[in-house]
Amino acid sequence: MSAVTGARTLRVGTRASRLATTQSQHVADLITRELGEPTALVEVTTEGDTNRAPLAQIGGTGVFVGALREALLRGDVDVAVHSLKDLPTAPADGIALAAVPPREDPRDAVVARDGLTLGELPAGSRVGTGSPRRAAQLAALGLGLEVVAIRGNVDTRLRKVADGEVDAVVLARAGLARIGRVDEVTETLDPLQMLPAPGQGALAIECRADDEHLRALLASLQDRRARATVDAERAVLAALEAGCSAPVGALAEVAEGDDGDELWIRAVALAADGSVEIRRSASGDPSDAAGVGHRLAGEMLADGAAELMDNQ
Ligand SMILES: NCc1[nH]cc(CCC(=O)O)c1CC(=O)O
Repeated sequence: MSAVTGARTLRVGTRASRLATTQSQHVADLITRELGEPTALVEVTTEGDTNRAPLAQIGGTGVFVGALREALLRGDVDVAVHSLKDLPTAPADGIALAAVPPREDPRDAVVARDGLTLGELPAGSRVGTGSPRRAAQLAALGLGLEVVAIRGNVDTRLRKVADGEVDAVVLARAGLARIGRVDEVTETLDPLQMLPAPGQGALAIECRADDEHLRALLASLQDRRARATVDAERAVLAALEAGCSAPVGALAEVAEGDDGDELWIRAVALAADGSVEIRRSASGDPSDAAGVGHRLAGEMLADGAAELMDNQ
């Protein structure tokens, strides 16, 4: 039981990487500060951490999520923290998305040798990414860059630039900020050039669906606008029936208007080589965020988005 009903330390499950433990500690601190509950981090090893095969072969980024959810369902931990963009769009049995806290900068960032921007890198430069979405958008820029497939945690990927294995890498700015390395960013990419992954920069706080007391408690950590943006972005992904590693980017914002808040969303689906893209935007009521995303995806499908992605 929690401190409200009796003293219990809330066990917060986390992956062991530096990014994951930093994010999880951030949420644990929020729980303690905002809700007055004592917390402790519990590390859970996932297949994505131990198996170096390409993610697509071992089940996509969902492999990072599955082990944490199993630990929740077994009762080994009470709360699980994920990068929201790593969550599969399908709901998981017995698991509740209790809250989305305030979101970090969702944009992608470049870390290049010698402080260069993408446009300053000479044609033929090697740019590392493991993401089909980033690879396709890099190709679509038409800069003649060579995309090199890389994997590994954020520190590993940055080391490949320092070692000269690649000239640059593209990463989530939020991840760099969270581990204290955002000063190494040489360019933050405008979403006009590189639309981020749905949910990028946001965290997901999950608990067991039947843990109603805890659900109600955690709900107060939610940032309503952040939740609306990620709901809209993930609805696009779900409606396109695209997985988390599909070449799909989406970014929503909630703008304050005279008649209340308005939600804006833009999205892109690309051929793997960036040679064709379908780009659309829409707006609507933030209380209908998923509906706005769903309708946007419908227009993209009418434009041929499914055929584009079938050709992967
Ligand atoms: N795919 C791995 C992953 N999952 C979440 C982040 C960064 C943090 C975030 O996007 O919220 C990263 C690293 C990256 O894409 O550079």
